[in-house]
Amino acid sequence: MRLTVADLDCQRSGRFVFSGLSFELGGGEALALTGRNGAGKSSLLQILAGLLQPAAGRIAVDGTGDDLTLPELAHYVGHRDALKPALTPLESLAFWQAMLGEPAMTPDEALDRMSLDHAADLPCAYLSAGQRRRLALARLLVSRRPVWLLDEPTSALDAASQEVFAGLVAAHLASDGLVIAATHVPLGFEAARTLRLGEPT
Ligand SMILES: Nc1ncnc2c1ncn2[C@@H]1O[C@H](COP(=O)(O)OP(=O)(O)OP(=O)(O)O)[C@@H](O)[C@H]1O
Repeated sequence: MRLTVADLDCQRSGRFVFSGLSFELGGGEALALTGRNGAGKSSLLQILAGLLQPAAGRIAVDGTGDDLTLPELAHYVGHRDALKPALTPLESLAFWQAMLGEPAMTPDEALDRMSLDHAADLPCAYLSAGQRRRLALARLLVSRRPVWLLDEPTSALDAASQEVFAGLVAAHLASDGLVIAATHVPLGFEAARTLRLGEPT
């Protein structure tokens, strides 16, 4: 699998955030997106996830053996955790699995993996910031998607959870997955490349 991004321009409110952005990434590789606040890391992830239209440029995925688009091949975990306060973690993961398809772990297994089994039936409104983030990341485990687009994935995670997360990423890369993660801090896994936004590429 190969992701090619060529000459991508991003405009927000009529202002160029970045232009002429190009990179390639293969299966089994991770790309860390860095750069100052407002450089466009979240905007790039949203473009790749199909949530934001680029002003120009080309995004292509080859070698997947089907006609799925990048948004259909990707998990997107943004800044916000996208949890409904009244649903429980178990209900949330069951919803995501039904919506995203390609079932992998069961919701119970994913909660266990993220050490959230004790909170499985608690409304999400009661979860701590780190627990919410762990639940958002558990979404990666319930549906099999080869591309992970992650916006500051380790924010609010304690040291033990960061280690668990690094293990998940390592396993995903080992199975030929691809990870693009925006971050201001070391991610705890080896990124093949770093793309620093806000500077000439
Ligand atoms: N919905 C929006 N409408 C208009 N402009 C926006 C919108 N969202 C973001 N922007 C602008 O786009 C630019 C890039 O923002 P973005 O969130 O992509 O940066 P970032 O690199 O992720 O920043 P941070 O490190 O603070 O998370 C900023 O100038 C921001 O103000």
